[in-house]
Amino acid sequence: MDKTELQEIRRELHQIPELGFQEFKTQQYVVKKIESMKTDRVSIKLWRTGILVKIDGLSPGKTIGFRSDMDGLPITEATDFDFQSTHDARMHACGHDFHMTIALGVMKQIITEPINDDVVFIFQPAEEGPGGALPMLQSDEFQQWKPDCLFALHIAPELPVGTVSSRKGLLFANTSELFIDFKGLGGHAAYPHLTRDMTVAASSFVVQMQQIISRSLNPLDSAVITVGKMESGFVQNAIAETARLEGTIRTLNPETIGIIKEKLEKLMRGFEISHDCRIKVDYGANYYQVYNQGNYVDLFQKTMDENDITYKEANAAMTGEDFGDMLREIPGFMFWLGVDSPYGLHHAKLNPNEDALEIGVKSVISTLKTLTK
Ligand SMILES: CC(=O)N[C@@H](CCC[C@H](N)C(=O)O)C(=O)O
Repeated sequence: MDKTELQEIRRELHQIPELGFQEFKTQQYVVKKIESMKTDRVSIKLWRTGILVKIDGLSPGKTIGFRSDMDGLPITEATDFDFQSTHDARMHACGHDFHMTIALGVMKQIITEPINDDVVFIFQPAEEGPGGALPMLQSDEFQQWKPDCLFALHIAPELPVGTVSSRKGLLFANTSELFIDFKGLGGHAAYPHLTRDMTVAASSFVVQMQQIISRSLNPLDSAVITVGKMESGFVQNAIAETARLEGTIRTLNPETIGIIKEKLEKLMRGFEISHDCRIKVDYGANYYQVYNQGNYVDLFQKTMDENDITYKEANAAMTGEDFGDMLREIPGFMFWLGVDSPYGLHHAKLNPNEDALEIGVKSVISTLKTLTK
């Protein structure tokens, strides 16, 4: 697939971002592309809004998996692209349009020039939430074509085009979503003493929560609590009866998530007393860390060197990825692909350089060829 075709696919996908498990148009689009290159070596299965594609190898000894995620984010795009999202308040702000395009580009080449082993392409829904990797992994469809090893990539806005990056061991953090609902008593803005103001309670909770990181954890055990969304009240002159915080917890150590949750719940009980309110927490989706197997990273680095793609050693990051749940059961690794965007992941102006599409295809194909030897 040449650069123009890759660019066209990426732009078409960019225009139809959908949230987790709602990737209906995306699934239809990707299936149509696969159908257009299908031969009798290719089999397709659908799982919910995801897709599995198996390409028969020439003399298969094993199955190699390559996974790409499919969903977008509830973000209103603020780029000036002429191929902007056509869906209100939805954006491919995490590069999954790139990931799917690269998978299709690799697939086209593997169909025309099969490798020895079977290859399974996994188009996985709901990476941003509520998590598609684990239920997909557990599905009959996946288990029937379960790969012996697998890998995936993620775009990296801060890395130059032509560069890839990974590391042995921990690459991405453990995550837990965080939804906290406050219920007090609303009333007139002029009579705070007759109310229980949940804007004040929730604001104070956001600030206090940060002290769990600085005072309850070992300083050498890094963690993050971020509140990305806060809602309360209806109008400027009424006190809010309810408030809601939506956020996420990130830790480098799987056990630390439990410590944070325990402390959070103690803090909640204290706030219930001091603010005379009820507080409920829901932890939503939890992803296990992405832990790369060292031997695969060694092979990947060697393959990149042989293919004139610059390999850089990565640091562990506080980003999460439900691919960690797949790697927990199947050996493999994940790597970052440099796309040189002035704006980062989850930014409304994310602008990955499309020259990275060809590098992505080359890095995946050369890795498949190494793994099949
Ligand atoms: C690569 C990336 O950005 N992944 C997401 C995964 C989100 C998981 C979940 N919704 C959460 O926020 O905990 C990320 O935000 O790191």
